[in-house]
Amino acid sequence: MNRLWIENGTFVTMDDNQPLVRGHMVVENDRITYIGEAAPSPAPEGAERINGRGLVFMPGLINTHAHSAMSLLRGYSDDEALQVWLQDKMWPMEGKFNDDDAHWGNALAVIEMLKSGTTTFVDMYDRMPILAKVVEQSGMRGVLTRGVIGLCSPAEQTAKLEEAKQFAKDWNGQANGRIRTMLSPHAPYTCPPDYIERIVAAAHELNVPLHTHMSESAAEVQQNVNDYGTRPVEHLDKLGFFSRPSLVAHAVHLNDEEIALLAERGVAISHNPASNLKLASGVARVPDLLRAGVTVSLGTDSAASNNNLDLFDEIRIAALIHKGVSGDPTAIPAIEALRMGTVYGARAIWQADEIGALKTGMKADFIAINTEQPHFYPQTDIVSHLVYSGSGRDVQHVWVDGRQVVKSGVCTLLDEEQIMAEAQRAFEGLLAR
Ligand SMILES: CSC[C@H]1O[C@@H](n2cnc3c(O)ncnc32)[C@H](O)[C@@H]1O
Ligand SMILES: [Zn+2]
Repeated sequence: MNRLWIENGTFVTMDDNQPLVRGHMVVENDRITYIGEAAPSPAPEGAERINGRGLVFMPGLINTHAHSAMSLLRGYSDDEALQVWLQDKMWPMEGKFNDDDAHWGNALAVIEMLKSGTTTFVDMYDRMPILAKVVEQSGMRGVLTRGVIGLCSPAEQTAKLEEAKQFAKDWNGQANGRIRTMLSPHAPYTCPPDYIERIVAAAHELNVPLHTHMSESAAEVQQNVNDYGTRPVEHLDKLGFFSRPSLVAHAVHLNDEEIALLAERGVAISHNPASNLKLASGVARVPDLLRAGVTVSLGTDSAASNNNLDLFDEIRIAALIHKGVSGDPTAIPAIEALRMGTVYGARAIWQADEIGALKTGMKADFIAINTEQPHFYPQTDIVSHLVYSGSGRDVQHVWVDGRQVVKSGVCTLLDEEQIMAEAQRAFEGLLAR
């Protein structure tokens, strides 16, 4: 039995029953077995003891929309609108990717996420077994899905879907349960209706959730109306998409009826504010979605449209931007933004009983923030400081499933220097190809 005893720490638990604990936490193997103000009694025998003074502990962050391999394309195309960025810049470069590129791009993303406090992420891309192996090695938790684009021949569509199904079957529950899988049509504008129906049927057959990009730009909504006579939400609903547990990325352009329908269907939304701002897509109606009872979590999208994978940035932008657009300073309070990065993230991937909060019985996925720094003084409201002053650079230690994966800012299971050097080499190779 592996035991860990954190003494004299400050714990922002995200558990409404005891939101702030100044005291102790005990982890046994992969689970939290005690959290409270008093020292655990009896003292956990043989435990590794960590002095928590000067550290704030909180649940690991949950990034609900990413494309890890695209970290290789960070800074390759900035200041473009979504469709130009995607069709003229990303797709031609992605067409040149080989397995080696995907491996180093994925590894680069994984170390960036871990070091900035993300312990679980959702990823949609191709060559997914390569990412799954990196996740397995890194100790991280992931919900992985081979995204499919249906703008190709029927034979190619079938081949992609078969590959996506095989991946979903092979990897669900792997890495000691840290990996889960989904199926995902890339978007309604890249997948013909009959293809989406086949993917929905496959999700029923395999009993896995669905993920997609939806209503990201105004142009996309208009194109959907032109092509199919309906807006994307109704379109996907008619195709049966929301009959499965679904997580939808973006959902920037929604009307009141669509918000009501998403709430009724229990659809979760991954809000990706930095990517939406950078691609000039707009600002999602997050306060209205939350009021309607929709689960809203946070995603970075890729480093090619963000341009980092620091979920603290998304938390802060989410807290700020909705005040700005609504004129209401209470639109997204700090604690609500923090929930979006933790408990709501866990809900969005159907794992709220396991991760997203520090609570007895839950998985030991947590991070330690070094608060002995000028931007955390004076030490008053810690939630305010985490949201408005903090960043991923303040993360000192990270544990997933009870295992320490970042120690004093350094990944314990992956070689950061090698990954950065190989990512540089891979990018230069892509340019030369
Ligand atoms: C089918 S693999 C994933 C596919 O998604 C593309 N992508 C990355 N970011 C976005 C975005 O914000 N909207 C739409 N599509 C996006 C990526 O380039 C891959 O081709
Ligand atoms: Zn995306």
